[in-house]
Amino acid sequence: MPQTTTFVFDSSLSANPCFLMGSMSHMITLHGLTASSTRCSYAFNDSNSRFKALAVPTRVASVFAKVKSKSSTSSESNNSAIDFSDPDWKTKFKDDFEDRFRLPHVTDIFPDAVSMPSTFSPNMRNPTTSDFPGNYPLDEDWHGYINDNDRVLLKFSVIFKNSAIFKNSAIAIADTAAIVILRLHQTIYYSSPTSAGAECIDPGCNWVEQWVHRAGPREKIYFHPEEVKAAIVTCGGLCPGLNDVIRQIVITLEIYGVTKIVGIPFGYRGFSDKELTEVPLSRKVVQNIHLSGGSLLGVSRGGPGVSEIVDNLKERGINMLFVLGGNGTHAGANAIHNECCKRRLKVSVIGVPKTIDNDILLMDKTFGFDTAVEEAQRAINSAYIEAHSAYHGIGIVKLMGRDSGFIAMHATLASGQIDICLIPEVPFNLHGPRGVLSYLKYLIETKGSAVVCVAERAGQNLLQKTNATDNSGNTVFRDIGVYTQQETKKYFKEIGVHADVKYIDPTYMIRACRANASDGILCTVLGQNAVHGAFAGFSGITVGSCNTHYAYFPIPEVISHPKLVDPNSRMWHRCLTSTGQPDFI
Ligand SMILES: Nc1ncnc2c1ncn2[C@@H]1O[C@H](COP(=O)(O)OP(=O)(O)OP(=O)(O)O)[C@@H](O)[C@H]1O
Ligand SMILES: O=P(O)(O)OC[C@H]1O[C@](O)(CO)[C@@H](O)[C@@H]1O
Ligand SMILES: [Mg+2]
Repeated sequence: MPQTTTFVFDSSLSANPCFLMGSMSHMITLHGLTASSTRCSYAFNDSNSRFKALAVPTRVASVFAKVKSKSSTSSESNNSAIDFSDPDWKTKFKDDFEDRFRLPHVTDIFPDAVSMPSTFSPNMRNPTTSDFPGNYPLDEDWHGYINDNDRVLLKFSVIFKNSAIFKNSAIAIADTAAIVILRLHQTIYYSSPTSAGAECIDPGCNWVEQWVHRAGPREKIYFHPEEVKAAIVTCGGLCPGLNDVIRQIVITLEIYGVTKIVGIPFGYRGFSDKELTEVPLSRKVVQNIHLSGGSLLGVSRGGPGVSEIVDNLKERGINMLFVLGGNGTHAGANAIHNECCKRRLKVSVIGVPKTIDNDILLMDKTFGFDTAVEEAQRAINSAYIEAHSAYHGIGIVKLMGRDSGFIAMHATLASGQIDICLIPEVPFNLHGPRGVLSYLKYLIETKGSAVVCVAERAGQNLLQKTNATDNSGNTVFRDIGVYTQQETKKYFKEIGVHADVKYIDPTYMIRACRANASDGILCTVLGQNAVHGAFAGFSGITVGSCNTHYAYFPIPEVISHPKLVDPNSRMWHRCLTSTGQPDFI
C-alpha cells in the first residue's frame, strides 16, 4: 500500500500548492483534495494515481489548473507543477510569482482614491541649499523616494525532504508522514542540483528570478495626515524590540504630519475590554521607551473576534492600524484587512513581524532573534561553568522555539560551549545505544563534563501529548528540558556513574530584555517602513528584511507555515561540525 501524507494549510495558503506540487524530489501525485473557504487539506499518494481536485478555493484552483494531470513515475521530471517543455515556462512562473506577491492597495476597493504628494521628505536637508560636495543632483532628479516598480530579489523555491526526520514538524500532519515542505530563500547561483542546499525549480537548476516589492517612502501618498488616526497594537508574547518599533512608528507618523496616534493596550484584547482605554502617543511619550524591554502597550493572547475589532476601529475612527506580532497576530491583521475591505472601510492594516523564534517565512531574520541569541549566551555560559566546575557535571539549557530550532542552533554556534544541540527539526532518541544519554556517558568518560542545548519543541514525540492550549489556541508543550534533566539523572543512577545535572530555562529572562544594537537598527527600519507602507496606500501587508534589503510582503505569503531549520542546510551542518555530536537515531 502506498504511504499517504496529508498536508493541512489555512486560507492564507494562496498559491503555495503550486510549489507544493511542483518541487517534489521524487514523484508524488495528488489523489484526493478537500477544501473549505478557510482550510484546505491535501492528500498525496506515493503511487501513480491521477490528480483529482474535488473542491478548491479560487486562487488555489487557478494554480492547480496549471498542474499537468498525468501519471507519474520516478523517472519523470521532479517538478510536476510546471510544464518545462513550454518555452515560456520561466516567464509564466515569474508572472505567477509577481501576481502572488502583488500588494493589496486601497485603490483595489476605492479605484477613485486620489493620491497627493508625500508630506514626508526622505532628505531632511534642502537639496538646493545643502553643502553637498560635488555635483549635487537637482531636486527633480534626486528625491530619494521608492518607485512602485522597484523590486528586491528573493530567490525562492521548495524542496521536499523525507520526513522521517520531521515527525514532530508542525507541518507534517499525518503520523505516517513521508514528506514535508521547506521553503527557503537564497541568492546563490547553484550550478548543480547536488550543490549543498541547492533549491532548484526545474531539473536543470535554472536561475529563475523572483522579485518582491521594495519597502520605503513613496512620492505619492493616499492618506491626508490631518485625516489620519493611527493605532498601534502589540500582541502575542514579549519580544525584545517591541518598544523600539512602537517608537519609530510614532516618530515617523509625526514626520508625515499625523497628530492623532494612539496605542491599543494589551493586544487585541484592548479592542473589546471596556476597562482598557487607548494610550495617546507622541514623540515625547515614546522618546525613551526603547531603553527598556517589554511593550509600553502591554501584550496578550486571545481576545475578540475580527468583526468586533473592526466595529471598534470604526467607532474610534482609526484608519491606520499597525500590528506588531507573530504568525497568529498577522493572521488576525490579515483578517482585519479583509473585513475592512468587505465593509468598504478605507483602513490601512500593516504588520510588523515580531518573532523571537525567527520562524516567519522569507525574511532574513525577525527582530528580537539576535538579542535572544546573544542573551542565551549567558545561560549557556552559566551552564558550562557549572558543568565544568562539578565532578561529572552536565548542564542542560532549554531555549525558545515554538516550532523551530533557530535560537538553539544559533546560540550553540555562537557559544562554542555546547556538546549536544537538540532541535525539533532533527529527531533524536534519548535512550538506546545511539541515544543522547549514551553519548553523554561517553562525554563524561572522555571530557569529564558536558553541556546540552535543547529547543523547546524538540523531542515532543518522546513526551506524553497534551491537549492544553493557550488563549490563542497554541498548543502548550510538555517541558523537554525538565524531562531531559530527569531522564539524565535516572540514567546515570541506573548505570552507577555519578553525574551532577543542572538545568537552566532562561526563556522569560531573554524575552524581557531590551533589544541589542543590531535589533535596534532592524526595529528602526521596520517601524519606519511600516508607516511608509501605510501612507503609500497598502494594506494587508507586512515588512521584513530580505537579502539585506527591505521589502513588503502580502501577509498570507509569510505565515502559511512556520519557517524551519533545514537539517540539510550548511548552517545545521556547521552546528554539527562545531559540537561534534553524532546522529541520535
Ligand atoms: N488565525 C487567526 N485569526 C485571527 N486572529 C488570530 C489568529 N491566530 C491568532 N490570532 C490572534 O492573534 C493574537 C496573537 O496570537 P498568538 O498568541 O498566537 O501570538 P503570535 O502573534 O503568534 O506571537 P508569538 O510569536 O508570541 O506566539 C491573539 O490575540 C490571537 O487571538
Ligand atoms: O509563555 P507564553 O507567553 O505563552 O509564550 C511562550 C512562547 O512564546 C515564544 O517565546 C514566542 O513568543 C515561544 O518561543 C514560546 O513558545
Ligand atoms: Mg505564534
